[in-house]
Amino acid sequence: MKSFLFTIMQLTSEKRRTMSTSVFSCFVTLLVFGFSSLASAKTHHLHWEVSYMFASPDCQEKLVMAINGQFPGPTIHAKDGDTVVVELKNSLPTEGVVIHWHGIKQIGTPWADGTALISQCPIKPDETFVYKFQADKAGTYFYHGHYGMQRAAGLYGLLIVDVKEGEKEKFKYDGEINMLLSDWYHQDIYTQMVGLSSKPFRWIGEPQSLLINGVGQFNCSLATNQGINKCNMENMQCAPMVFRVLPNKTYRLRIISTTSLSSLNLAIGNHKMTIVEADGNYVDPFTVDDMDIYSGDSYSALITTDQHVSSNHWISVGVRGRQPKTPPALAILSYLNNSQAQLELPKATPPTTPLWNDYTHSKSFSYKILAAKGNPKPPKKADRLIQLLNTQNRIDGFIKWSLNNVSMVLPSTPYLGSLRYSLKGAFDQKKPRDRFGANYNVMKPPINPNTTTGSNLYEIKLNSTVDIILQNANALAENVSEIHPWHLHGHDFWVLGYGEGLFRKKDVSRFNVENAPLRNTVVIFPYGWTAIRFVADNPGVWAFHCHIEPHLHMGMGVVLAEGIELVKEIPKDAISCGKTANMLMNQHG
Ligand SMILES: O=C1O[C@H]([C@@H](O)CO)C(O)=C1O
Repeated sequence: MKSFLFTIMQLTSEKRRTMSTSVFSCFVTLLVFGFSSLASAKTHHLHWEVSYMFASPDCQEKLVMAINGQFPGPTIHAKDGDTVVVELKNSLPTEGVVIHWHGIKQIGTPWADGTALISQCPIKPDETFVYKFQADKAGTYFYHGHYGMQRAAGLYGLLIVDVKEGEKEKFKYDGEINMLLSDWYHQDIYTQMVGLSSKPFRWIGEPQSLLINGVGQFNCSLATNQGINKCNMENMQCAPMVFRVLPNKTYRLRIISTTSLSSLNLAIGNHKMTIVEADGNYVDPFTVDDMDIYSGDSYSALITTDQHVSSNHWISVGVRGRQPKTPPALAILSYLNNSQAQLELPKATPPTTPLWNDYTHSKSFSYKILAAKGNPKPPKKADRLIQLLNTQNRIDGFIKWSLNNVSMVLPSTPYLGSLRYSLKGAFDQKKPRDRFGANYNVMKPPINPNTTTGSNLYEIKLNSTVDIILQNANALAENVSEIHPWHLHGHDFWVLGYGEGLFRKKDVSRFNVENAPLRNTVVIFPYGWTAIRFVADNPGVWAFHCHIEPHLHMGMGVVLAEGIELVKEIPKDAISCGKTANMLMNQHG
């Protein structure tokens, strides 16, 4: 019975993928050659339409934000140096939309970063905005909505950048497998957003399911290997993903997390993983049995298919850092020698995620991530040190997250326009602080939890080197301090180190300036700090924020502006709203 079920399930998931591919090719693939100055670089011209559709990613039907009728959205494949042009039509009935290209630096195109009210105006329903940017470095990236909590509604997909034509990767592999991980709520994002900004506060809780490439199994306990009969097999849309491999080969797994809340851990039964890339940067390879993935992270891991030629293995993904109420997501790694028609469930029990609060395990994984030999090293010293204390606070009884006691709110005019054209009335001018009170006890809830809102807009000197210490602390409740993965737009940064408790000046001497890894997302552990360094060499306005969707919505972010006077020719479409719209009208009136 089981093998029969899996025959159907597998056929269906194959069909699903084939259908997506054909939709993808219909809508998407128009390659234009010779656009760029680089002889071999190409321009990929894509036509996308964002709309809501009904789908059942985890067997329960819900509205899902889709691109060209696909969830997750189409995968973009480009080569290092190629130009990507996405003509994005907003077909949502009544709301704006933007898409952020996570990990792409947008050098010279800061208006294409896709952050609503920072780099551009939300695209209005029925309107089209053209994103045009260069895939600036080979690596594993993704894209996602960056307005309200639209990412959590399903607006995401992969962006894979290969090395230039004729160039070789640093490591050898025979095939690639992409795993886009996400978490899934049955409540819609509007109810979530209103709840988060209500009094009393309504927390979104834990997700109902975890998804692998947009597929999960709600309430079916496949993970325990006993509950298969509980699974709703009638809805074939949610059959587990089967990844087919050949024996005795090396595969590059590209693993990306776009979760709304959950931190994850991934393991594959009987297969070790050698991590070779993090966020588009090569790392000194290291081998693990399981790996942590925080929201906003991307990795490449090599696996060798050295097990029995006709074996099947569970891939399991579980929750870290929060008491899990979400069952693990499961997929199957199936060796191709298996008969296509009769796919048995793996006999072994799925690998179990380490205990959710085993932070020693998580830290040991993060600490192993170091730069590959030959990677650029950080400048030896920084010109400025910004310490950002992450606290949970209250404003008139509403719950917020703050940095140095200010919770971020975005203006109605995107900063890129208001700063470029010096429209000072367009946003709150209060300058945020580089430090917080010296006596703050990070181990205890805030003594005075009251806070204010503000722009949290940091003006950074162009080409200066900046250190940021992300300082974690106790949340509002006693003995609670959570994981926060922070993501920086427009730059990679070096991770100089992690520490426990309060960061102190003397900790600077512990910074790793020899083989600090370059990344665009990094975690702060409970009650700890993380130090990063970057060079502010990319004129534009860049968000830096916790990648947990509800936390950003509750104000957990800052904005960095650098070299704004050097930003040339912002497309009018990007800033035709708020005070910049008035300015543009007056120019032509
Ligand atoms: O931001 C959050 O709010 C809740 C809780 O702290 C208050 O209900 C939670 O778990 C978060 O991560």
